[in-house]
Amino acid sequence: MFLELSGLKKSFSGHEVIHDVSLSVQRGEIVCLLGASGCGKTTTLRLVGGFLVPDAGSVTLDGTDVTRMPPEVRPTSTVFQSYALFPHLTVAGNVAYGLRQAGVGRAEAEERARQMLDAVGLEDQADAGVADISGGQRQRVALARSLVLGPKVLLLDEPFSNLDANLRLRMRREVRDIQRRFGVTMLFVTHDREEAMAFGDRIAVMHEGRLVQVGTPREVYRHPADLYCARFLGHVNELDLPGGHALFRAEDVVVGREGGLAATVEESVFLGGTCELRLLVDAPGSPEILARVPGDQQYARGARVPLDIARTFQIKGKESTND
Ligand SMILES: Nc1ncnc2c1ncn2[C@@H]1O[C@H](COP(=O)(O)OP(=O)(O)OP(=O)(O)O)[C@@H](O)[C@H]1O
Repeated sequence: MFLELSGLKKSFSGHEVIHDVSLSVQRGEIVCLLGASGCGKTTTLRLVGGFLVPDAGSVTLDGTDVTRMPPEVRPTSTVFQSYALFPHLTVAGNVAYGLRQAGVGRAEAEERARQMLDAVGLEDQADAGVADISGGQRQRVALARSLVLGPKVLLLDEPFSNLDANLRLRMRREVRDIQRRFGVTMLFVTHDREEAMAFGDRIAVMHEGRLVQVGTPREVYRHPADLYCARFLGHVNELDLPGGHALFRAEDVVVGREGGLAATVEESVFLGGTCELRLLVDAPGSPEILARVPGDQQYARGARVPLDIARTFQIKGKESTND
């Protein structure tokens, strides 16, 4: 495997925060480390980038054990959440900086910096100060600065978290394009499930210092390893049906289709393309479920609706039906 994390452990002040993390990443693949705040994503990324040394385990990259190799000589490059650009340098100066540090001559460093700025669509901003460009442009400078070094693995720590929603979407697309063009392998940290699903070839779900599931976005969404993963990836409805206890997603509820169930609409939230309905099901205890229906399907509060459950999913140790 191109990048191999094997049995990584890390403690701070005697408290272990990374417990036996192993992960294999293929060349050219994007793997998203997804998990709640404090679960150990950044620490894992820092172990791969060489900013931390593990207490146990190893990191192997393209056949070389890099576990104890310092970050500046490791064939990885990190894009930090803060971008960490040099405010006193121009855009091109920021991109050329790492090359100069690596011993590349001034003229060649400038040339390569300009080519990379071209690749990320910033050729017109090469001579601007980094304080004079937008957040999205700064993000691209940070990427260009990392990519120009030709890393074998690019490590990204919540790189879009300082951008507004529209820009996040655009940057996601742009970074995926850049990734395809350069074929660079990426390990991407995020706590945003949609971002992980949109961006990752595979998602590694992390919980309290452990990897609980690694799979394609579809696998982790439709076949979660446990209830934690299921809930982290999206809403989970639970209902006791005649066949047993069923787990299903909001979009699995077909509102208005006869399926042996009925409910009362408690709340309807219009979200544009879709509408989220909070429903009280006619069953012992009046369980509440969430349904996601097309946005043009309108229901008043208190409306009575028939329901069908199109599909359910199973989790180890939990009984389910119909899947
Ligand atoms: N240098 C450090 N010294 C002591 N504890 C640390 C250090 N770095 C991280 N931790 C602790 O390790 C745990 C994991 O932190 P980490 O930053 O890896 O989580 P995270 O999943 O990246 O969270 P976030 O999304 O909030 O950045 C947390 O409990 C954190 O407080």
